[in-house]
Amino acid sequence: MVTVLEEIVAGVRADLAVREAATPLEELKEQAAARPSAKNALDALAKDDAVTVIAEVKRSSPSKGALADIADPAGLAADYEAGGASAISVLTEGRRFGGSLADLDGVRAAVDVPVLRKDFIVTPYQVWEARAHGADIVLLIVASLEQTVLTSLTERVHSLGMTALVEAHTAEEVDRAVDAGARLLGVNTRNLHTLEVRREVFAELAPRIPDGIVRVAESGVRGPHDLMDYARWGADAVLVGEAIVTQGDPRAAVKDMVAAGAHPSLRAVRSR
Ligand SMILES: O=P(O)(O)OC[C@@H](O)[C@@H](O)c1c[nH]c2ccccc12
Repeated sequence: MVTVLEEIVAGVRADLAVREAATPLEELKEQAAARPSAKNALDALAKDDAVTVIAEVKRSSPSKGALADIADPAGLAADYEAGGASAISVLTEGRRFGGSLADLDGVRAAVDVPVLRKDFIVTPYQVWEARAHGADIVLLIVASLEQTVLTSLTERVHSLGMTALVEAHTAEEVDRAVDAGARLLGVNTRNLHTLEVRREVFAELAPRIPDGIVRVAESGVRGPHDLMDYARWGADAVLVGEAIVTQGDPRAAVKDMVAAGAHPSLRAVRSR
């Protein structure tokens, strides 16, 4: 049976072939070299006294369809930054998530915090592309990559000065992410097959992540309460999409989450 992930990756590969034909890798490398160096994502996301927020620019998703009509992704990202987000995630996948590299360009120009390229990365070309468009963090999804490819893509991301956010869904995938050299490890609590969120997956898997690796809880944060659950279970950062793009006032929504992440009651229960 073809999974949702496989179906998305097939579309990503088809779109990638078009871009590869238009822009040779050598040209991308020149564009990447002309960029200021990538920002340090680990410093931005791992705070001793707070759980940080990665706020996502997300128009639609395979599970929910259209979420928000985002005409000005750069303005939205500036609002997220003003609300206190420590990093901005930008979906660049077009077919299912409605994103684009133009969104990444706009956001990069609008904010100072690290920017994550959120896509289905399967080749080094896309990693160069991320850097050429100013990304500081690149998502790598363990479930869609063979181990040797995962390891070499993680090394490629790090060698370009960026940080890989290596995403796992299961215990086995957490171990593979660690083996691949992840320094920033995301547990996505959305099941890839059913697309349903079960937040407790983070509580189950976080203890497997060795100390020193920054832990990100991804998906299913409906508000400050869910962020605090993830924090108690050991998250250093949370990644939030739907709950903030569907808010009338995204800056205020981010601000509430950031405040929850800095809540004094969390200090006693967080280990780092
Ligand atoms: O909208 P939510 O439930 O806050 O989830 C955000 C984020 O976790 C989700 O967009 C995501 C996590 N991993 C991904 C991989 C590809 C595309 C999207 C994602």
